[in-house]
Amino acid sequence: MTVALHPSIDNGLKQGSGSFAGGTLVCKCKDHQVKVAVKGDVAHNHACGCTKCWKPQGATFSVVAVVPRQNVTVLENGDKLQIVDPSAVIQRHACKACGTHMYGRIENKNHPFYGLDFIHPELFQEQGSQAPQFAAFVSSVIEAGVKPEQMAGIRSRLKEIGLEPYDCLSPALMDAIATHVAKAKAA
Ligand SMILES: N[C@@H](CCC(=O)N[C@@H](CS)C(=O)NCC(=O)O)C(=O)O
Ligand SMILES: [Zn+2]
Ligand SMILES: [Zn+2]
Repeated sequence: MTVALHPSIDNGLKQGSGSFAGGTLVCKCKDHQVKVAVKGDVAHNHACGCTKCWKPQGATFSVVAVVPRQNVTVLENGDKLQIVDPSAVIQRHACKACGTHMYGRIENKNHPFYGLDFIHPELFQEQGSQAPQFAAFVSSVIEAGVKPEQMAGIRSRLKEIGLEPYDCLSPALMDAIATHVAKAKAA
């Protein structure tokens, strides 16, 4: 049986249009849905295996990307949003009714990713946003109950669909974090 990763990638990656102009993220409620507008395309879209990122029912991985925080606007039913864990680096604003994470925001101005919000592109009403580029925090799926002996199959399925698996972030993002830390130390 094929390993189930996430419904939006289990049948292969759907490439982005390359000209996605943005769209509206909609929560899973039947009515009074939370709606969030995002301007422009997402960046660094990836599958994340960590326990903190929101996943749809039955998924092993989350699919999450970043956008500039100024491009994110709550359009409707913002009163249904609450921060999942105010002590986390990424403050995930979730719908109280259905649990869907609508956007995650970093408030620490010194954080390497300050200025970027984390969103789940599968919640876009519109098609065409950037496809996932890699898989992050892959080993962390064990913390959510995956058996260590399943990991070889999970990593090979990720590679098969074109997502290189990493146990933290991709080398490009790890380099960006280290560069930020090095500059902060030198200042
Ligand atoms: N092994 C941990 C990793 C958690 C983690 O570090 N997640 C990354 C990727 S989303 C992160 O940047 N977390 C910051 C946060 O959640 O605020 C878990 O699965 O809970
Ligand atoms: Zn909802
Ligand atoms: Zn995560």
